Amino acid sequence: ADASLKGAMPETHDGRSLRIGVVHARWNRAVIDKLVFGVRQALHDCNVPNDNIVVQTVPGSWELPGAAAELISGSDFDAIIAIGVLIKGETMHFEYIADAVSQGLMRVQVDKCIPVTFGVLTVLTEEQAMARAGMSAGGHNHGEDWGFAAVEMGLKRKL
Ligand SMILES: O=c1[nH]c(NC[C@H](O)[C@H](O)[C@H](O)CO)c([N+](=O)[O-])c(=O)[nH]1
Repeated sequence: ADASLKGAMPETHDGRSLRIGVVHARWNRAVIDKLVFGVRQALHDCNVPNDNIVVQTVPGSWELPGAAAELISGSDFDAIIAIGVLIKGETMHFEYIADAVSQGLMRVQVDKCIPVTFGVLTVLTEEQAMARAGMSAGGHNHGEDWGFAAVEMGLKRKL
């Protein structure tokens, strides 16, 4: 929906020199895999070499902040992309995880001074999740946006 006001127009940058870490949860795996595909497409469009993309999986979104911090302290990345799909159930579980994970990823980004792209879908229905992974008509794969954002922020760090 290009006509909509939302979304940052993605910019392709030359990501040849970048090392990108991707950490993704395994809950709601079919949507996760599509989002990861979208991330890879954008990184490819920015010429990030495949060997410079390290992908790690964790059980669920709750584990993303710790895994992102672990990735950063273990190796030098220019940016991290954290991917998860949180779908509201009938309890407050969703709210607690969504809040903790977003605060946690922001804290890692600021404390470690490494860009951590927020790739966690927090949706109310499976249909909303599928639309945001480009799995339904008129949908858009937000994974692409996250890939472009990570390259842009990774390059800014190298300035
Ligand atoms: O990534 C998700 N993890 C979820 N829970 C698991 C959580 O992230 C942890 O992996 C688990 O609590 C163990 O720490 C979800 N729900 O519970 O609904 C969900 O929708 N998505």
